[in-house]
Amino acid sequence: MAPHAGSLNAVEVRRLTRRFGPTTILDDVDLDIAPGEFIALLGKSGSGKSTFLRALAGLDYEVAGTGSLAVPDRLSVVFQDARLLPWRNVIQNVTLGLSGARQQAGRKALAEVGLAGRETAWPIQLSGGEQQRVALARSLVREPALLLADEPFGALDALTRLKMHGLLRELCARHRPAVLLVTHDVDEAISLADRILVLDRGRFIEDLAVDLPGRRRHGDPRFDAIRSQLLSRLGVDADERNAA
Ligand SMILES: Nc1ncnc2c1ncn2[C@@H]1O[C@H](COP(=O)(O)OP(=O)(O)OP(=O)(O)O)[C@@H](O)[C@H]1O
Repeated sequence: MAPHAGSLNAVEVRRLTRRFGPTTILDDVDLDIAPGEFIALLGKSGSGKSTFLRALAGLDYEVAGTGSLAVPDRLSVVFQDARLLPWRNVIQNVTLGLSGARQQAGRKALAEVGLAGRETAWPIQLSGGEQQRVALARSLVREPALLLADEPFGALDALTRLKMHGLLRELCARHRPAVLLVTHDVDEAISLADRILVLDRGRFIEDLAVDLPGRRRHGDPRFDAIRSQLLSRLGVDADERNAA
């Protein structure tokens, strides 16, 4: 597995393969992600989205040697659950492992996610959405060149999820990390991403640029056309698409 070697891309994946026993989950996959590019990864349940993200995150040693994978050293990962340390307060969670000089950056990151003043709260005192904000602050404070997010809003209610979309959009516009967002939610993908991939039977079967300036919403014919195309690629038939 080569470290990132000064390429123009933030991520370069070549011929990556992952098998679990006899089953091939990733089959000779290639992908480039440009700096600052926001990619959403869709796919049916079990299609291998998390497996792909884990490989990029360096959490899967078994993929080593199956291809090449170049990712930036500065990468952060956000999961569906915030994974905060319950015995550390909010600011300690955000700045864990950082030098004293970066403590101030932790406060700034907390302010950016709307949690100024909550530094000394304990994780248990926060709502799920607030905990996820802390997880985002913990990622941001490390100034990642690549943010990997695995269903980060999957456990949140619809309203909180919409607010988190706005927040993530703002943070990405300001910090410009490359992003790979794994999601089940087609609307979330279209709302946030520059490019949407669909993973199916080990391959990317769709690679769609989302060129929708301004606010992205249902009812805009271009939004609805992309949605319909993606749902079709995900195996949702026309009747179900109209009902969705
Ligand atoms: N450690 C493992 N050992 C064996 N099989 C695994 C392992 N990890 C994942 N798998 C299998 O690989 C397939 C892909 O799993 P993965 O979690 O990547 O899918 P996913 O697309 O993220 O699914 P979901 O959307 O349901 O989260 C699944 O069939 C899963 O059971």
